[in-house]
Amino acid sequence: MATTRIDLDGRPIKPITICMIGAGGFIGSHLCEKLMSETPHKVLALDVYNDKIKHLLEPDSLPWAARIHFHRLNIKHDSRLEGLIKMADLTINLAAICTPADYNTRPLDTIYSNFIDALPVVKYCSENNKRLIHFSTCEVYGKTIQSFLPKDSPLRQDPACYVLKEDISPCIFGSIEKQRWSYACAKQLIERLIYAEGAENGLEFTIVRPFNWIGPRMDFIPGIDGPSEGVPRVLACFSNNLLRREPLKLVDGGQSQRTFVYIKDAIEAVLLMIENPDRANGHIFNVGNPNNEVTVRQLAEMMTKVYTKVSGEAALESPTIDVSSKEFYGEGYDDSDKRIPDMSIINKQLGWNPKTSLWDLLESTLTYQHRTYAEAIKKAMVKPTAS
Ligand SMILES: NC(=O)c1ccc[n+]([C@@H]2O[C@H](COP(=O)([O-])OP(=O)(O)OC[C@H]3O[C@@H](n4cnc5c(N)ncnc54)[C@H](O)[C@@H]3O)[C@@H](O)[C@H]2O)c1
Ligand SMILES: O=c1ccn([C@@H]2O[C@H](COP(=O)(O)OP(=O)(O)O[C@H]3OC[C@@H](O)[C@H](O)[C@H]3O)[C@@H](O)[C@H]2O)c(=O)[nH]1
Repeated sequence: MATTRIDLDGRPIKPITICMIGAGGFIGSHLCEKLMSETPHKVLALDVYNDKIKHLLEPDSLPWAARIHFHRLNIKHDSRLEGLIKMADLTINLAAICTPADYNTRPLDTIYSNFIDALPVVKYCSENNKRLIHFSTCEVYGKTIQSFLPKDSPLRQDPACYVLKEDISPCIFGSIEKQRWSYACAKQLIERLIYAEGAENGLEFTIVRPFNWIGPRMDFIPGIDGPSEGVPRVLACFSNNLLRREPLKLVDGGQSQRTFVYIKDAIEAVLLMIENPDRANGHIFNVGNPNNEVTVRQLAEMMTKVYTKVSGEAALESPTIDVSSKEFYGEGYDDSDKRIPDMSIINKQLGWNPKTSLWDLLESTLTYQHRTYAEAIKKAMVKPTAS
């Protein structure tokens, strides 16, 4: 790194050490990649797995080998955690159970993972005066006000009823029986705790609310690099269906809306937070792409078209199939109806804007999925009949 990096206020950026918890996951792997290839910062990478960052850890001859160290540990029960936080200037906490299929079927694990297990991290940062960037979620907004309005209400057109704004929008969850909201509720409470640590004890914090970040290495392909009965997030579910030439399953008609942002755009935002503490501390940031909104049905249609382009295989005659949420996720599932992030706070503080269109991000992601999994899936699919 020959040239000195400059922050948004024109000051040179000092190299720091980052304790990254959950570094082996989807977001962690991209963040480690960025930090190693473009910055002089050091990373203490903590996770139970390291498959997604193996390419950054081996061989020893990699140019950044001395700047990244992997520590295999479970933060639920490992006395090394406080020492590692103390060794670093900044802690980034990404560790969580964050797949919707778990929220209503493993609500205890979900609540423990997203609230209880994060408590010591917040406490150690606060007690040792260490800065914390904590990953929350857009799910803390829950459902929109719009979803409760009568179909013919003119208020439905008012952005205040559906655009989600960090300092104004309420958090609207379903009833307790709708265990889907166990995740969002645990994330909301840890956000409140971090905010209170800031207010009462001076903790320097930034809270990130990702809005459906997607790209290569997200989750797993069932039966290939994850459990065959597992249900990952929608990008991996639909990729799996396309790779296996099965119809894409639309839960409750695929009417829910999402905005998707390319992981590489989103990582730029996180790097700005890391390197501009004066502008990021004390803030909660939406990080998403309001221009990439689709219904899940439209996402399925677009992924089908893109996959035909990148694989050269014609689409199925009936590319999608409807399934009920009860059948797909089980009892207690519920959904966010619509998620458009307001971008004014991140724009003002960090000058960040997403760049990549949904078509382009799907094209690069599905090219990766095809290259990585097509052969393995073909082999796995012929096995049962061959034996
Ligand atoms: N990807 C998104 O669009 C998105 C959206 C909203 C919120 N988030 C949040 O961002 C964070 C990272 O998400 P991701 O998409 O990279 O998920 P991920 O599941 O790929 O990564 C999480 C990582 O944390 C690790 N982990 C979990 N519990 C741990 C423990 N007890 N000890 C050590 N490691 C542990 C996992 O092994 C995994 O590698 C999560 O907090 C999630 O809630 C992500
Ligand atoms: O095969 C599928 C999978 C999913 N879906 C639907 O696609 C939509 C998106 O589902 P995802 O699995 O990506 O998850 P969600 O967007 O609901 O939640 C996610 O959002 C933010 C993060 O906190 C978490 O990563 C996760 O909770 C949902 O409406 C879901 O019902 C399908 O229609 N078919």
